[in-house]
Amino acid sequence: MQTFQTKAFDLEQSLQEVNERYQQEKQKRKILHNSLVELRGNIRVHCRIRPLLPFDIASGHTASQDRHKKLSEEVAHVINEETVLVKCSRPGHTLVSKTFQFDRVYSAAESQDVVFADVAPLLTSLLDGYNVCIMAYGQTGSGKTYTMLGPQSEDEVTLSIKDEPELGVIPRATEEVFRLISEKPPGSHWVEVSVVEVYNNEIFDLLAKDGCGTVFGIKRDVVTTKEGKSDVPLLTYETVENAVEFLQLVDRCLQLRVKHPTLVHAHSSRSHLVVTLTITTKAVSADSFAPPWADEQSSQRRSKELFCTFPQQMKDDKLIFPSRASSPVQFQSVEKLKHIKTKLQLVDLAGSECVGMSGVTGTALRETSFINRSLSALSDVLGALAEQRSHVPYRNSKLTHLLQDSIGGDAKLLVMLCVSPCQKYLTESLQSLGFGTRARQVQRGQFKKRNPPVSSKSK
Ligand SMILES: Nc1ncnc2c1ncn2[C@@H]1O[C@H](COP(=O)(O)OP(=O)(O)OP(=O)(O)O)[C@@H](O)[C@H]1O
Repeated sequence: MQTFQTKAFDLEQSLQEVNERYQQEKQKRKILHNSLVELRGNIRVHCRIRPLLPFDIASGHTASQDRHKKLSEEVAHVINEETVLVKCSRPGHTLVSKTFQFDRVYSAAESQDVVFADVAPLLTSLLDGYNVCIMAYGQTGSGKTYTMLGPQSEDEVTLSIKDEPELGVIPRATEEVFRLISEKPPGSHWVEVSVVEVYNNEIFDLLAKDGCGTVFGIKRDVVTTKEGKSDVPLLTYETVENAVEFLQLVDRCLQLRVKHPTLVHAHSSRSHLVVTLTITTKAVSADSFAPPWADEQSSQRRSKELFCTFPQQMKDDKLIFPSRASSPVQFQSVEKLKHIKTKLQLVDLAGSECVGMSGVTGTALRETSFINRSLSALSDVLGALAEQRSHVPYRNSKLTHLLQDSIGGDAKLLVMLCVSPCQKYLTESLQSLGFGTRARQVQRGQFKKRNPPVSSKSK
């Protein structure tokens, strides 16, 4: 008995050691994988399987009990932190299991906290001088808005800091950005926000106001600048000084976002939402060279708005330089000040949709057609990038044209794939997983870092 007990004890100890070693190796592997992603300029893809929800089970048609049960069976399963397994059973076909690998896979039980924990390091990169884009992709009702914003109430769209455990990536990311900024010297960073929706292949500026200060979506266009970057002339930017101000602003815009009930999802978003935070870092330069990306959007800012909203230190700068409208290059060459801009783009795409299932007609059908076309344009762009084709068809859709710099440029791009777990949406889920797999194949070269601010030693 004693011999067995000693053996059991030894075995337990060695198991514990193996476990510890496994965790260490896993951590090392993760670090190496991240370095490889950085070197290749890969698009990171995380996949989130949402829980089975009452509307997955509720009957939308007169299917028999058995068929109904089958349709709401879970077919997408999380195997481990990097693997999804989908059991594909189609009438008349044998059961086939397909596996998909991603940089991170979340099961239905994993909280908004866990999802955000993997996003947070990208925000440190943002303040280190990299552009970052986080984009939710998936079928209608698969959890994109939940992941990006948080749960939406039945009759109104509200974002509140009070719902903290349920908050999605957008409010959490903003809080984190402001937390990181608070560790920097006061007045050295400031944040401007723009919010647009792409609806029926048109871009709407959701922060634009009329003469009476009422907010409404004004149509804007997207153009390619001389430097080959995409730009939206006359887009409204508002300066925000904390996460609460930001949430109020985005809340206002969400009221304007087009929604439409479908058979699949009662609160289906009918547009792609793009929230952009532009972080300007003030830094003293050793030389008077102004990089092309510095202040590239300055001309679009209304000088009055800038003077009213900038931190005191910036207003003092204005006193040194009589004209805020003078070109940024002039401005910088005299004082040797550099303004480094980095962009955080947060995108909640509209969901791909099978018309037969969503049962849409009329206006909603037209919307679906635009949504599906723009998502297919996005897929074509990724295909062209993955195959390193000389021509990438960004301009085939306003969505891809708008996001051109994030998708094909030097931004760190994270695609958050959202997947419904049940049999009913098998085709759409396979399509989304295929999209994610394709995105992972894109290699864009090493990410470009904007010049580090002099104040970075205070990090
Ligand atoms: N991980 C999750 N945990 C709990 N509920 C979730 C989760 N993901 C999604 N849901 C719920 O599922 C429903 C659909 O989610 P959501 O609105 O995010 O879908 P969507 O992909 O944005 O759809 P659409 O493209 O049609 O706008 C919502 O009621 C949401 O609260």
